[in-house]
Amino acid sequence: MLNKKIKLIYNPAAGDKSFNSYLDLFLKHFQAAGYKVDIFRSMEPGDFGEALKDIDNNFEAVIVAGGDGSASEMLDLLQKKGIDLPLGIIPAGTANDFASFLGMTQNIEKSIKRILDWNIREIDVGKVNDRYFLNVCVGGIISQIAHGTETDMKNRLGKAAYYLQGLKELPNIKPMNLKIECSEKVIEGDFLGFFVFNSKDAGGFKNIAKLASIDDGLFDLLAVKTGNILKLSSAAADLFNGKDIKNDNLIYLQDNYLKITMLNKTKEEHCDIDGEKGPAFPLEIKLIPSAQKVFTA
Ligand SMILES: Nc1ncnc2c1ncn2[C@@H]1O[C@H](COP(=O)(O)OP(=O)(O)OP(=O)(O)O)[C@@H](O)[C@H]1O
Repeated sequence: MLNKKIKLIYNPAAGDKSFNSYLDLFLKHFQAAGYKVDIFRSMEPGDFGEALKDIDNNFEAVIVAGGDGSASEMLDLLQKKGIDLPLGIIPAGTANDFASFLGMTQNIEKSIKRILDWNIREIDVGKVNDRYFLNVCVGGIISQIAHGTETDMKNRLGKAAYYLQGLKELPNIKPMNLKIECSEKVIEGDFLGFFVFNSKDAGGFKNIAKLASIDDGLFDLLAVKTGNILKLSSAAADLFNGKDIKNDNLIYLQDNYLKITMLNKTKEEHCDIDGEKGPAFPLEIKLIPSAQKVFTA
């Protein structure tokens, strides 16, 4: 008898748009394990909330099939609605940073089976202004690259799309004059951009934030000051290759609270969270410890 219930929410537009072809496989494995699957297909961006309207005590988990944007949107909704259910992420997007960080694989069937192993872990989540995030909050050149990359190009070229867009954006880099307030100090200066990590990975790269841990109660801030572009690009190469970085223009610190104000703002500037457009500056970024249960490998 199917006496346990789970909710599956899928984004048909994520990644190569192929998750719909795995629905039968998903039902096969979950039903065999005794779960009734309640399925919601998102019809347009922003309608995931509709899927959670009938969540009651009979549900044991919420599983989202999509990329980092979909996972992040689900997390935001679960937190805001106070739904204390474990979140499973089937990596059906382009970068899938967070799902891979949790040990899911691009092989959808393996990921389904990994969720059914029911390993659940409590993780920290970030909140920037009124929006929760899972993985990373970024500003500056990095978010210009993410926003400037067209969805179609992302879907066709995957990670390569970001590099191509990055090259296109280089001549347009406009430094940001930032005030970064954390628990113990205030830093002011001209920056190209910053990352506030909750986990270690971003943009398809592994281990950028070496010291970051998803349950240490701390963010890892990596901020890039303006400086000699050659030195910075060699530091960036080291960073993306997972090596240690030694460069006066890079700031790395850990904290559970950050306020980032853009002092030279001429128009509304937004950050980027988990690969999608996030709130506008100034940003108040708080860490909420052990706030979300997630499925891990
Ligand atoms: N039915 C839909 N049609 C079009 N877009 C949708 C639909 N449902 C959700 N979306 C939007 O799709 C966008 C991209 O989704 P998502 O981030 O999950 O995939 P991705 O960009 O391919 O992967 P990643 O973020 O891992 O690189 C999100 O902004 C989301 O709001």
